[in-house]
Amino acid sequence: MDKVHGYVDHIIYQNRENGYGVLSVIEEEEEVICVGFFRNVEAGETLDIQGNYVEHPMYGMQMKAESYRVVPPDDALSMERYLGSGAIKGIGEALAKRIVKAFGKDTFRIIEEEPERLSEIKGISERKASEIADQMIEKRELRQAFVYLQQYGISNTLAVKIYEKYGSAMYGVMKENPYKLAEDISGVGFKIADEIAARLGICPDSDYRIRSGILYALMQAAAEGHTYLPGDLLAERTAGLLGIGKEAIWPGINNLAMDKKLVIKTLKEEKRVYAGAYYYAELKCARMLHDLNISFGDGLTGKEEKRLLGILEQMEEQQGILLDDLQKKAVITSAVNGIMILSGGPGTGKTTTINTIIRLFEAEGMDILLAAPTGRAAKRMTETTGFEARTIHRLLEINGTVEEGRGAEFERNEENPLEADVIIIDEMSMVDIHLFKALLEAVSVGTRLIMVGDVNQLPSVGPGQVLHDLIESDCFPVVILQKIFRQAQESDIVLNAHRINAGERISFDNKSRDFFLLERTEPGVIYKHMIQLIREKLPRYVDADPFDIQVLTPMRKGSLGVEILNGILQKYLNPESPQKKEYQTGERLFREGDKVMQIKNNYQIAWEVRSRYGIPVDKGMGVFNGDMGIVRDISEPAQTMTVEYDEHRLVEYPFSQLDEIELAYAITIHKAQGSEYPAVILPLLTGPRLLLNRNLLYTGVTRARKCVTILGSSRLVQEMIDNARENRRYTSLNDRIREIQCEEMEKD
Ligand SMILES: Nc1ncnc2c1ncn2[C@@H]1O[C@H](COP(=O)(O)OP(=O)(O)OP(=O)(O)O)[C@@H](O)[C@H]1O
Repeated sequence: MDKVHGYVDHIIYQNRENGYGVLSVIEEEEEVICVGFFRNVEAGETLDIQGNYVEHPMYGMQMKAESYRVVPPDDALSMERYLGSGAIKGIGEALAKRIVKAFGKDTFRIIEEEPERLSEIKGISERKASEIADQMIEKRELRQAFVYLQQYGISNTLAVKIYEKYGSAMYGVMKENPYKLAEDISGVGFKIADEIAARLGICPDSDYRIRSGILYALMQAAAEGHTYLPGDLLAERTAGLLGIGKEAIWPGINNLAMDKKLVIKTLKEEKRVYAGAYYYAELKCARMLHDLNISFGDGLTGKEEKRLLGILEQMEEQQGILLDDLQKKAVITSAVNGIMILSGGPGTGKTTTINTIIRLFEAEGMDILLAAPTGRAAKRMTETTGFEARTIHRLLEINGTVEEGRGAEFERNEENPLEADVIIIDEMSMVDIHLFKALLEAVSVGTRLIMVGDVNQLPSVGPGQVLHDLIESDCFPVVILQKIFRQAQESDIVLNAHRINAGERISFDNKSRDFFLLERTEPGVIYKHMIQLIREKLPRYVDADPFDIQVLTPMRKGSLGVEILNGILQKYLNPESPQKKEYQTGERLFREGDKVMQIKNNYQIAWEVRSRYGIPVDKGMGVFNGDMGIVRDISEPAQTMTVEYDEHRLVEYPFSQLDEIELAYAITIHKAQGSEYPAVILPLLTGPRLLLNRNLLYTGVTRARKCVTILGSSRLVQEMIDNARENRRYTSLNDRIREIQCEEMEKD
């Protein structure tokens, strides 16, 4: 084994994901190139490296490091370099030289043990001397913490968080109750904590482990959309997770409730267990809704109604349509109430109703704001209403300083509410409980809140089923439009969507002009048709670009899941070419020209729009979950990939951030919520029964504006229609709303 002892002159390359790096190390004034996995190594530090010299065919002799240790610098030059490298705030190169000149080999000992002596040097006050000492000590302790945590497989990023949270108390926490990490630190989950605990020999049925397991099971439940779990189900799930008996769990649940980490609420003899944040989110939403739910004027009975009906008649005449009774009711209800909910299937006239509402309020001189949960839904709302609609995040003025793990913060809130007479939100089925709470906080009493959506769509990805619960509470004015205005001969998509929803059969005689099923049983044959449809047939048929034809599939895995389909579609729709640069990260390959999607909200990423000459003409922040774009440039030297989103917004992703993007030739039906495409292809052949339900088929079909093509099995389609068992969501916004209503009625 060979050894190198020297200081890091500079880092030639470092992969931030796995720590692999190439360092230029100076040993006795000679440069040695060292390659290997180096974590948390900075320029200027001194290393003891063990490994073997190897001859690289291109780069020559290199040290291949097997292991390394960061050690205090021991000669004057490396001390000087370390202190002057910028690692210690307040010391630059010149000052570093003066310090080392004064103290020589004793420099580091003096800084840590007798820092007051630093003030003997010109330019260092006593205060600065103690600040320097603090930094040195902290760096040393942090390094020790890294080494300690590394043995449990904890990455440096997490190690920093752990150290920042507990400082030197960290060792005690780790030994006594590593599960505390899972409660306190975002990024440390139950799994990591449990692994540490096992290595430390903590007993499988210890209280700590049970508590942590319960919280973890609730977190998993939230990821499935639940805001609570029935206590027995929670106990069952936790017991399964921990591999211990169910009876040991309830004491843990009660214990956590006493510590206010959980809330237990009994309703009709069922004990429901909530993570505190979800309970209070639902409760607060219910209270705010109650406050907003006021009537204006004399409500729907008197002169005001007559006056509004008069205006409506004039509008109908101007626009040349006659609203049906339910549409009229919706318009007038929205004018005289603080809250109104409008629902209905496709083609039942929701957009027409919103447009009339907007015109009416405009005529009354009111300020109107429009928003929807996703960028695409907002864009669609802008197009159909002719008024600017924003994402709810933008409406609420998302604050750039989002702290990790705490969700978004908004400039618009209780202290600084939105200034508007009317706020209309479309695609409400996609709004989860967190976003709903943020929205309500920014609406002041007296502003009308109109919420529009199709309650039969899939519920939000995040926890809650807000629209469903609002309607079910039966405490607010709701209008559900029934009549299908779009003519049957005009659209089988609409007709079939309503049939699916009603659990009726749909016919596939392929006489339709916009709804097709190609009965195929082989995935290979399905791929072939899919490519043909996207490349040749559908763009012509629906007058769109191949980019706008969207494959929607129920699953991520399997031969017709997102992952495999994207690989195949990329190969055929955007094939390899010398003109197109590529970047491979892990299993994933991106190529210039690829269709991609952002898969999480990122409020801090910058975008810009450039003129024809490349000059930035507009810029802003934020790319949202579900936004679709095209890879325009991949730059290996800059380690970046540039994606162009709607309205020519260009976003530059560092390679290390590419986990926020996925290929999007095929996406899941869940991800397509709130979006519409000219043509949709649905591969439906097999899959888990729980997932393949009516709701999912309905949502998939209603994403298409002009054409739906199902590739696969008509039997499976029928099974999905028959499978009305939605995955039940445990949510209770409806109960909280009703409780508050009852309390208020008792007061009166
Ligand atoms: N009262 C009406 N009389 C005649 N036609 C109407 C009426 N209301 C809506 N329509 C027409 O029916 C079609 C569908 O209406 P609209 O787009 O408002 O429905 P929607 O519920 O928003 O549909 P989708 O969810 O599919 O967008 C449109 O062509 C619209 O012009």
